[in-house]
Amino acid sequence: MENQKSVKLILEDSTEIEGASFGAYTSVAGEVVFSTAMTGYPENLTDPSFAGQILVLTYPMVGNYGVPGEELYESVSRIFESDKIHIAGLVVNYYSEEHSHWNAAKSLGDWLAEYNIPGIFGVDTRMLTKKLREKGAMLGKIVAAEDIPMHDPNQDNLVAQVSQPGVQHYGNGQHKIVLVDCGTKTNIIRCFLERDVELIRVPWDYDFTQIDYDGLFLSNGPGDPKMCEATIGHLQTALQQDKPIFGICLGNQLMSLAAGADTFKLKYGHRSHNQPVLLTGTKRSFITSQNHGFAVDTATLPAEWTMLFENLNDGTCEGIKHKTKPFFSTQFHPEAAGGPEDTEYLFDEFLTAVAAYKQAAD
Ligand SMILES: NC(=O)CC[C@H](N)C(=O)O
Repeated sequence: MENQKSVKLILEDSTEIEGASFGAYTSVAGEVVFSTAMTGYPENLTDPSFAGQILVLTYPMVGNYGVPGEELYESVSRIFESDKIHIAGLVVNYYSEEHSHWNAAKSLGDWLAEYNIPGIFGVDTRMLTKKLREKGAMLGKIVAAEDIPMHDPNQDNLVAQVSQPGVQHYGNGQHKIVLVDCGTKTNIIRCFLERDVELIRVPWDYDFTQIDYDGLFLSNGPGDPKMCEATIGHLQTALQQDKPIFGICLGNQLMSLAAGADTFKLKYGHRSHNQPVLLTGTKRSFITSQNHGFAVDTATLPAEWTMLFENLNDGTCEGIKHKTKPFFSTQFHPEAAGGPEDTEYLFDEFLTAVAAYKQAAD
């Protein structure tokens, strides 16, 4: 790590922070967001929901457990959340090129370089996070040799960029579930494959209403949910029927928009593994894994819908459900990866609803 080239992190409020380069020595612009998760960079960096974002990690030492080699589970990755790094850039305090872990195959810097993603270290990421909490998420850029203009990724249809083309089939269980891939995390696929499911993965704009499925699943994904007009349109058709629907994160926002509610951009988002949520109507709370910058405006939920979970930090909507039909979704990540797995039971609740629907339809 000697003779590191210096690079700058520049924010839209003119903050300039000098640091050292790791990963690719290249310039990149995006939205600067922070995560307070203490572990899980292999999962975070490959989560397609981070597309277009420069990720700041508050945990002070990053890289010390390296990056695992690839391994398959059925036909998907057992380790990573997609097949590439999706963040635009990485900002850390202390970067450890040296690493030690039983399944480490390479350093974090080498892995970033493979995907041409720049990293900057030597940054006081806690000070930076305080600034982002005060002023809100900001545009920013990591500048190496060449200066580049700022770019707002939320103006792009990022879902169209990360959704995989073509229809893919996984598993041969008894419940036929359509997974609308808006940038799905692999652990959602793993969670389904551990259960009795045949999964049909379709692109974000695919007309899934033509498929004779038993249940519909809406994935997580990057950017502003209002960009996904095609998905929202197909979903409105699905909401006219009674087949169970489950959504996660972007999926929760799309379900809300299709139902007629509104979404808005949070000041600085929720990105961590310790977000407390309350199951509405109970005193049960769960610690959840989260990664989102937008949220559903609870006040705009139509009369047939109700809030399913509420964030105990800021009171925002963490999920919705239909009052009579088997439709529900969460803003947090029941599949975790990384983070606590306490809410994975929601996959079972969805499949129980699917089984009940099929029995009633027989
Ligand atoms: N993880 C996600 O699905 C994120 C959803 C959306 N892009 C947001 O930031 O709110």
